[in-house]
Amino acid sequence: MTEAIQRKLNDSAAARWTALVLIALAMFFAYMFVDVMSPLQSLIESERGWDSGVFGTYAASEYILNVCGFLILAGIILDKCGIRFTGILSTSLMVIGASIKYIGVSDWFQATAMCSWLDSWWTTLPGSAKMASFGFMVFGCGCEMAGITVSKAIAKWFKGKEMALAMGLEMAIARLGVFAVFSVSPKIATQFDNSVVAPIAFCTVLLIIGLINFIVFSVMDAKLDKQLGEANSDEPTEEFKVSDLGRIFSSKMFWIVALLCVLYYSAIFPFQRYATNYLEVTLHIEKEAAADLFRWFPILAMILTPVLGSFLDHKGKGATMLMLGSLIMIACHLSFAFLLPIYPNEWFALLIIVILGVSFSLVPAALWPSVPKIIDPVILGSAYSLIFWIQNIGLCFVPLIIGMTLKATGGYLVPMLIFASLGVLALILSFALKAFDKKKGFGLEEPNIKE
Ligand SMILES: C[C@H](NC(=O)[C@@H](N)CCCCN)C(=O)O
Repeated sequence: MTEAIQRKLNDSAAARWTALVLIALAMFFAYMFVDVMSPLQSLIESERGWDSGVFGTYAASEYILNVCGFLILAGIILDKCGIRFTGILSTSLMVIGASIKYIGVSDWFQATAMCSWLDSWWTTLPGSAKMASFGFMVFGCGCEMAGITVSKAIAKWFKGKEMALAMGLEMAIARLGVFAVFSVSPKIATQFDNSVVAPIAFCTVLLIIGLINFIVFSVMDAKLDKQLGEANSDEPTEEFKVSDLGRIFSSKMFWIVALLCVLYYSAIFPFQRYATNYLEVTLHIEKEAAADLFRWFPILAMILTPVLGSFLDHKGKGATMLMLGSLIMIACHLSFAFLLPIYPNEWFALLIIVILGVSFSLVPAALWPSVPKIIDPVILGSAYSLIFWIQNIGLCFVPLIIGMTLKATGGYLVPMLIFASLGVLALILSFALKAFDKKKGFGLEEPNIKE
């Protein structure tokens, strides 16, 4: 009888997996929107006059407000106002940002006085690009804010349950979003008379569905909170205070995880941006063939991340997975630097890409579920936001450094060595993490589910 009264919504597997599907779909749509223009670079150049420099400025705009401090604010909002408020706010920001971007590239906007005014200053950046970049900045705030909210929501709903599997599945669904948008965006553009506006409109509608998903999830979460209150749960009742941020910054473990995160992801996402061109020039193939080769990278990560998440739930070994993932990444980037130019074979390239995909499953699958083990739940949102913030600094600047190096050296050897060096530093940090965990007993090597 007592057991029946205390059974909470997240004790039901159907309810907690439904909650996961709702929020993971919102992130799937978000990741689709992030890359909706990536396969349309040549089209936007001919339609709106964006050269590669303009395209680069537009791409960086996603991270600018976050790096300037929005992400820190986002974490404070999350810990102070909760998952439901922050989730709805962030998905709304994504819809608003996407709508601004849609207006910026639309045919209607090009003929307005506002567009002419935007065209009249910083003339290398067309008015359409200024408006689209502004929209992408707002969207970027919502997207990263939603990312930290989803991590905190999963930690809450899956605590003591399949938490790493759930985080792994959420990331897998996001990776599928990247694959999906690379597949559908050029097709939609072609269907609608070679228009860049149609794919953006399509993905904006998907973001509205994502917002609705979050509202439905919020209804479920409110019910769970009511039960947690009634069941006298072990959830913290203590209020979050801004001064708690000091607790995060003074945690050695936090710094190791955050630095490992920025170093590792800076050798992955920026590499992803240059990979097609690298394969083109190294293998002497067309860009379609190069993109076809590289698209297996997120797909393999998509398949393996939840499998490794489940392994982590049942067997543990999180710190070891981080070490292995960093080691594999170093080997792959060194192979891209030295071996592939000597043996320029498509199958060999595919093998390295697939192995790098294994690394891109091991590290995310182990990294994000480790955070709730080292940080108090009251400040978990802020901790995720500060990790994302430090990561965003790397994601914003590393592509610029790689671009400058490419221009200066005229080849990919030094850029690949930079990526490999980031991996070496990540590996050193993963050793430090394992040693520190052994000393302090955070349980990073322990399974989440005690069988
Ligand atoms: C969960 C993790 N997401 C991130 O690290 C985001 N901060 C970066 C998203 C990049 C796309 N704008 C991941 O995807 O592994």
